[in-house]
Amino acid sequence: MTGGATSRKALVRRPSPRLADGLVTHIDRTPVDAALALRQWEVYVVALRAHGWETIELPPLDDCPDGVFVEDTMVVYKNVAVIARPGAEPRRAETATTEEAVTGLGCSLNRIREPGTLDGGDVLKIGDTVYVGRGGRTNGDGVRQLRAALEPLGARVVAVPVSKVLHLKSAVTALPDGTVIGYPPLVDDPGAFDRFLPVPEESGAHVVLLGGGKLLMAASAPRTAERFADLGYEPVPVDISEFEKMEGCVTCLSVRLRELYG
Ligand SMILES: NC(=O)NCCC[C@H](N)C(=O)O
Repeated sequence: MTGGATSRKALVRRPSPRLADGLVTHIDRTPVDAALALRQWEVYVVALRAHGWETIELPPLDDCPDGVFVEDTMVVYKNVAVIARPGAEPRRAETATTEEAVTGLGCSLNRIREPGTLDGGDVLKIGDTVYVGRGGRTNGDGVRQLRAALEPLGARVVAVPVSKVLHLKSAVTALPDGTVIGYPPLVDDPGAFDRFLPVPEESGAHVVLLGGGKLLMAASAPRTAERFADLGYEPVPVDISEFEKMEGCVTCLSVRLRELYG
C-alpha cells in the first residue's frame, strides 16, 4: 500500500434483462426496451472511461431487475465503504456482491443494520458534508447509523427531508464548486443547503462530476446543460431514457471511488 495516491475507479453493473420488472414508485410504469437499455449502459460506461475513470464491473445479477442502480448499494467516504440496507426489500440481495467487490479494493467496511434502512441514492457528499435524505427508502435509524459510521472520520452528516421523489439525489446533486442544484418542484427544502441553484428540468438536477469541470448528465436536460456550459462547465450528455423510465438517473448507474489508497 502506498498511501496518498488518489484513484478514480467506478463500480458499475450491467442491466438485468428483467430491468422492466424493477420498482417504480413516483412515476407511471411505461414499457422499457431492455436491449436499448444495455446499449445505453455501454455508452455510459464508455463515457466514464473516456474521462479517465477505470470501470470495475460487478457480477451481473440477472434476477435483480434494479441491480444496475449500483449506487444504492453503498456509500463510500474516504476509505470506508458503508454497505447499504436498501429500503425496498426486493433490492437487499444486491449488496452481497458489492461488499465483496469493495473488500477486494481495500476499503474498510461498515454496514447499515436492521432496523436501519438506507439507500446510497439518498446520500450526497459535498466535501466533508454528507447530506442524507430521510424519505421513502432511508429511515431514521439508517441516518443515525450513517452518522455513527462517518462522523468519527470527519464528516458532518446532515439529514434532509425527501418526500417528492425516490431518493435525495433524484432531487438534488452538486456542481464541482459545491452549489447544490435541483428542480424546485421536487425539492422539499432548498433552504437546507448552503447554496442552491434552481435548474429548469427534472433530470438537469443530476450530475456526475467527471473531473476537470466535466459533468456527465442525462441527454433529457438540454436547457440545463446550456446553463451549466454558460457557467463554464462542460456537459457530457448520455441518453439514459430506459433507466429514467425506472426512476433511475446518471448518478445511480455507478459508484465513484476517489479516495482509495493503492
Ligand atoms: N439512486 C437512484 O436514483 N436509484 C434509482 C433506483 C430505481 C429503482 N427502480 C428503485 O426503485 O429502486
